[in-house]
Amino acid sequence: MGRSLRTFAVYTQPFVVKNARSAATGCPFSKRQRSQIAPTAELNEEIFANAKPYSEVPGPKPIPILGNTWRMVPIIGQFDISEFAKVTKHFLDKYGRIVRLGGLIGRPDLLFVYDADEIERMYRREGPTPFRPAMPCLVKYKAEVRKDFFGELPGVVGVHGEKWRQFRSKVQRPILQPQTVKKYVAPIEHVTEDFLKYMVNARDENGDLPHEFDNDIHRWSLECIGRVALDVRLGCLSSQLSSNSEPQRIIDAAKFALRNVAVLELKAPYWRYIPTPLWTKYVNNMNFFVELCSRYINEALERLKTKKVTSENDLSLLERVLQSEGDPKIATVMALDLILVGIDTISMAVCSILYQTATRLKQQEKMAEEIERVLPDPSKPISYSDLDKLHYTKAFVREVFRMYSTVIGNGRTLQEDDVICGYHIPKGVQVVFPTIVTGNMEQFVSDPEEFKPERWLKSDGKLHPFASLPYGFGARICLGRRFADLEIQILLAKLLRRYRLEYHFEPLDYAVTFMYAPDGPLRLRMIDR
Ligand code: HEM
Repeated sequence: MGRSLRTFAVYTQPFVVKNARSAATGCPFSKRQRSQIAPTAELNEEIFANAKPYSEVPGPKPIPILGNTWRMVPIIGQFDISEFAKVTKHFLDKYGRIVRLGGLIGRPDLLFVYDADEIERMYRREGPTPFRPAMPCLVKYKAEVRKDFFGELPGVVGVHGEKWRQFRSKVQRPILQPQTVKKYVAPIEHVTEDFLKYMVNARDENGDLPHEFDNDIHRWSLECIGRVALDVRLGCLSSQLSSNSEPQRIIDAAKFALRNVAVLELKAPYWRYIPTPLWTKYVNNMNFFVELCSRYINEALERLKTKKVTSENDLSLLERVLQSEGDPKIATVMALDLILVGIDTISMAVCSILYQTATRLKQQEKMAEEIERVLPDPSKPISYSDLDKLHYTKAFVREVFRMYSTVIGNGRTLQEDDVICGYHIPKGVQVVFPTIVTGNMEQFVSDPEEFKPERWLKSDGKLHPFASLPYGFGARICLGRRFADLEIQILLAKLLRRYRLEYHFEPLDYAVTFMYAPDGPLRLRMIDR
């Protein structure tokens, strides 16, 4: 494999999973019990005939009337949303490699699958329109509350079937083409330079960054996404942002949208039937985003009318979409989707990556040496090919994602009956792939408790390609992943080229708000090298 990154594709240690026990089925990973079905094999009648019934899938038993929803309600329930990552691990320990959580009010059963072979098989067999059961509240907002605006082109997030496929096919090429992403190296570098200037000024006399540094990371990521999706510098990094300034309102709105999805979805979802105060706030919040994106896209359209364009290469991502589709609504909805999922995900990932960098000094020095080798002159602009050479730095990030998966899991709603881990699972069930657990299971990763970026550079040891997939897989894979990687790499390269990060406070636990990230003030110390 040489030095390039292996290409497939918590400082608490709660998710190291050794020889997970199966209460109901004996050792779940004995050779005999691992998936007998090849990843791309068609299921035949015999396989269905030999499968055990769905009712026998182990899992917590629903209690009459309340179902299993009570387990998700903070305080009275057994499981707190912020503990969701621990709950998924608990399910594996208690019930084994497949767990059914049924009886949830207002939603289909959840089926947790902790077997990377089975996960691979499901991903590889999914049809042209995979169904990711995400954000029913966003679905309701797009399909019902603002049907007037979204109509037949509602975007990709919270959209399924043919409408999803049509929209994705319109925007996927420009967004994922390396040629497009390359054009954003300099703009993201400029944003990041401004962020570093801000950090340098914000340090106290010890070099410690402010308590609310996670908010500052949100400002950086918003500035990046504004540059990519709206073609503007939003001004989020200016030193004095008042609480009602537009950039701060955008940051607050993005945080609100993502954080409350888990609450709206996992607690009893009364908002489906009556407009609860939280739901009304959610709708107003989304309206704010729609108005914001429409305004900036109209401005971009006006600029494009007078821009001299000789080739496609002169166009930004947004201008390419505006020009090729001829419909500003598509660009607006694309921008909205990118912003909705592209701020908190990357901000939380960066909080986690910087915290791990600051607490793992040996590995930090290896990254710094590599960055210095590739960028001997720190004042020279970074190029795309420089970033290509940061093998160890990329492997460090990959290892953070494996051990502390920012997105705790992915999922698919079954569109036809399937046989999973020997059980007949009916169509409509929501299958959860708990990446946060599977990436830390001994059955799939050698020495999972060791933080070892090198595992991504050498091919020795076990590393199941489907155990840790930070960006998902297949036709629905993360649309922003190339931009996310670019932003993270540029930030690490600029930061570690000049500064050392340290952390001198109580160790932080990880918790789930919507993403999985260090819980508490991220007081990093930033020392000149
Ligand atoms: C480190 C940061 C990020 C992580 C870990 C992440 C992870 C994910 C995952 C797991 C999915 C589901 C994929 C699947 O179903 O197979 C997803 C979807 C998506 N992501 Fe990301 N993401 C990140 C950053 C971003 C950014 C920065 C953007 C926007 C610029 C973005 C835009 C999207 C969109 C639009 C989708 C929906 C794709 C679809 O359903 O067709 N993501 N992401």
